[in-house]
Amino acid sequence: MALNHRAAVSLSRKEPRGPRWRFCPVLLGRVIATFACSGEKEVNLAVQDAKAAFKIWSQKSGMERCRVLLEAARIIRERRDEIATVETINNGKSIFEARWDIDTSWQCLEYYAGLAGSMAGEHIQLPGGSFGYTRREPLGVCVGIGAWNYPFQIACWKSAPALACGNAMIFKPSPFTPVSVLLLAEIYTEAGVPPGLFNVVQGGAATGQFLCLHRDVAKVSFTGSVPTGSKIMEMAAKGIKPITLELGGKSPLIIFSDCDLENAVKGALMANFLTQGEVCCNGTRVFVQKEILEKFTKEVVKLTQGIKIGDPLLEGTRMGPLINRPHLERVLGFIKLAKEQGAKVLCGGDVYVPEDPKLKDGYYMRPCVLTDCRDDMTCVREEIFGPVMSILSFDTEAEVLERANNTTFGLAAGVFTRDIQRAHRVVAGLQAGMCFINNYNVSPVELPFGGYKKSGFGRENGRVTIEYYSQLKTVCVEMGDVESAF
Ligand SMILES: NC(=O)C1=CN([C@@H]2O[C@H](COP(=O)(O)OP(=O)(O)OC[C@H]3O[C@@H](n4cnc5c(N)ncnc54)[C@H](O)[C@@H]3O)[C@@H](O)[C@H]2O)C=CC1
Repeated sequence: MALNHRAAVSLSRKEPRGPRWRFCPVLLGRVIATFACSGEKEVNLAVQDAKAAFKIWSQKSGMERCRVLLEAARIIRERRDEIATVETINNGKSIFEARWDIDTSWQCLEYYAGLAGSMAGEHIQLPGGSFGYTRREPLGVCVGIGAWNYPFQIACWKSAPALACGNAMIFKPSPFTPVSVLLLAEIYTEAGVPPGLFNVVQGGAATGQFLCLHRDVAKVSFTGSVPTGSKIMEMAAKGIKPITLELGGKSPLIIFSDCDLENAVKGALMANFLTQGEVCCNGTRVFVQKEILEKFTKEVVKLTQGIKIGDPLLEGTRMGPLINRPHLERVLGFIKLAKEQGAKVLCGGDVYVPEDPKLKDGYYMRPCVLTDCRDDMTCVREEIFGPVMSILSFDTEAEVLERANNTTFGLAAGVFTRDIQRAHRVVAGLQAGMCFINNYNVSPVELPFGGYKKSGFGRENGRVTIEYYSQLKTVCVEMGDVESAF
């Protein structure tokens, strides 16, 4: 694998012909790595190893697990720049942003390391000196299935709580970004997890299905699209397995006229253009109160036009190429349709050809701001998963709340206002799992993250996620004689 190329990684997309099809991340036509796809046999082996490792790991105390996770976090911190470089080549996002991803990754490991030692049940006094107690126990072999937009971070956000609770995890990255998670496996091993406790299998839908349907898999945590999430749910239903679903979104960002305009403009860019707009919780429906629509739009366009696109490994770059050509064409298709439906392109929305001849075949586009949007337009209703912001105007709080909630998704939402009462009133009314007041797309690992409605269920990060990777055993202890009915 050559890691020193300076451009995007994508995949030569061949349909799998059997469990041994090979997939190759391609760097502007040059293959940087090939992986054999894991079939049923490899999945069985991974589960077998994970079960053996689980026996050892689950017997360790929380403090022992804490020490291993802290060591893994330390190694990630130490190798931050190297991992970020691999992630940039893996996904195409700028190195500047990839470093943020690596930071929220080791922070996640540190956070759950901190919780591992304090996981405990409770003691409940019963009549006559009898009592009960609860034990918080791991589930067993968990499966993580990831999307391609945050490959390393997703693997950490799933494995850290899983391992902290005493589980094993088999992780399957997206076949578009198979590389960086291997570094995580290497790091966990170096930090001292038993062999097989965190294992990576490579492949697409077929491999994912083998994992989900495996009888010895206790839980599946999935990040990806709604249609795949629905299939995962069906498969999990067959085995009565608990699942966590982190799915797509079409989130609203509401800008009231009393906001701090400079922050609101910065917030709108953060809400739309990180990772080339390929972010599930992006606030792509930007509702702006009429009084400031013109001023806000002018500032947004100015900043958007200033975003430096190009070689994602260069320090100054803030936007790299999209994940692959079919996705680029899909995003451009949304913009074409938006124009046909009456939206106006204020900037971008077209293919960008960098000056550097090495990058000329990259999947670059200019970030796009659309105005004159209506709620019924496709660009306002469907997840585009690209750098496309749709601006809509509104008059009143009641009106915007109703329009913001008029979607089948419910992942995130944001509000910019200086009115503290309005801010809390509006977020209380928003049907979204992750709400931001006066900021957008920050991800402190202490806060639970996850969706309402079709954006999924279960949570990642925060204390609550312990409940999604453990189960409660109740023990009832009789201190007297059995009072029998017979
Ligand atoms: N809520 C969240 O935290 C996030 C959600 N997403 C969502 O993910 C989507 C984009 O990611 P994609 O990788 O294109 O999604 P996808 O649903 O196509 O694939 C996601 C993963 O599922 C696997 N997969 C596909 N079919 C499967 C099947 N039948 N059984 C088991 N596994 C299967 C894929 O190989 C990949 O690893 C967007 O809709 C985005 O909103 C992305 C990142 C974060």
